[in-house]
Amino acid sequence: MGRMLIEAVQAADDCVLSAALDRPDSPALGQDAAAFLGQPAGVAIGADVDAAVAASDVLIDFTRPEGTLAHLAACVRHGTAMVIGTTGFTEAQKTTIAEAAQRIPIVLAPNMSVGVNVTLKLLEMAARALSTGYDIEIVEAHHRHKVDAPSGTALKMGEVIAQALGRDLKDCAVYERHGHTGERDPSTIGFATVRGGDVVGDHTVMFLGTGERIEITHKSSSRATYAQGSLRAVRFLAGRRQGLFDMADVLGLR
Ligand SMILES: NC(=O)C1=CN([C@@H]2O[C@H](COP(=O)(O)OP(=O)(O)OC[C@H]3O[C@@H](n4cnc5c(N)ncnc54)[C@H](OP(=O)(O)O)[C@@H]3O)[C@@H](O)[C@H]2O)C=CC1
Ligand SMILES: O=C(O)C1=N[C@H](C(=O)O)C[C@H](O)C1
Repeated sequence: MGRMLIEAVQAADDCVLSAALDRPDSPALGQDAAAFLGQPAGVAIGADVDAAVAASDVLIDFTRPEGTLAHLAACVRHGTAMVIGTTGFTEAQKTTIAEAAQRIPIVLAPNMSVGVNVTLKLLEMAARALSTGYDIEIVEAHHRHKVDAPSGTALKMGEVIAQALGRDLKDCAVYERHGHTGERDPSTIGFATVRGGDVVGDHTVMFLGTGERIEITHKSSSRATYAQGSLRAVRFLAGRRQGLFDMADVLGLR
């Protein structure tokens, strides 16, 4: 995602690449951040988080939860806004982000694409209309390099559906089935994960009734949509002083 974001920033006429961060042990340190585009940005990839954050209005973070939290602390120190696309946070880490949002403005979303965020609205409507007699299963597929499961998007879909049904996902999610599972509990929301190849990101929610089933699917075919969504989030944050937002706020889908 780092490369997709740099490419999107370089192509945008209202954004400037002010810094690019990688791990302190990265072999990329010192290289021009846009060298891979064949058009240098004049910004070297670095590992000095405080210097990068101090030089920026917004930090876009697509790393790992522990990286995000280190970046978050620096953003709070410098009053820099954040767009967080990283997934796989624990509840405690989400609370830390929410607390930081009392001091800086943050857009936190497991999926920055317009299509997924519209799909979340469709799921809310479907869940309400199909609240009885339909079993709900969420299936997601991603590339072989993805490290968290289920995807942040699948979990968000589960949360939106559970909320529409007056349930708490923590109480009704089923993440594994193996061996003698017994019959399906109708109050549960099941998750299944596929990992392999270069799948950008597929999510299907099934509402399985008697004599019919409804499937709502979103398929990403390019990671550029996530980068473009991230820039929309950056523009949304301009002029805001604090608050925790998601892509529904950015896209006006509330
Ligand atoms: N919200 C959205 O729309 C999307 C979210 N994502 C999420 O974004 C995250 C990143 O995905 P992706 O770009 O594919 O992953 P990559 O592994 O390709 O990139 C992550 C980058 O973060 C670096 N990194 C890892 N840990 C740390 C750390 N502790 N501090 C600083 N940097 C760190 C990695 O360095 P190194 O390689 O050295 O480990 C790597 O350069 C994932 O959580 C993914 O689920 C992805 C796509 C869309
Ligand atoms: O790691 C990815 O690739 C993706 N991660 C996000 C997620 O966990 O939902 C968003 C998208 O599906 C791609």
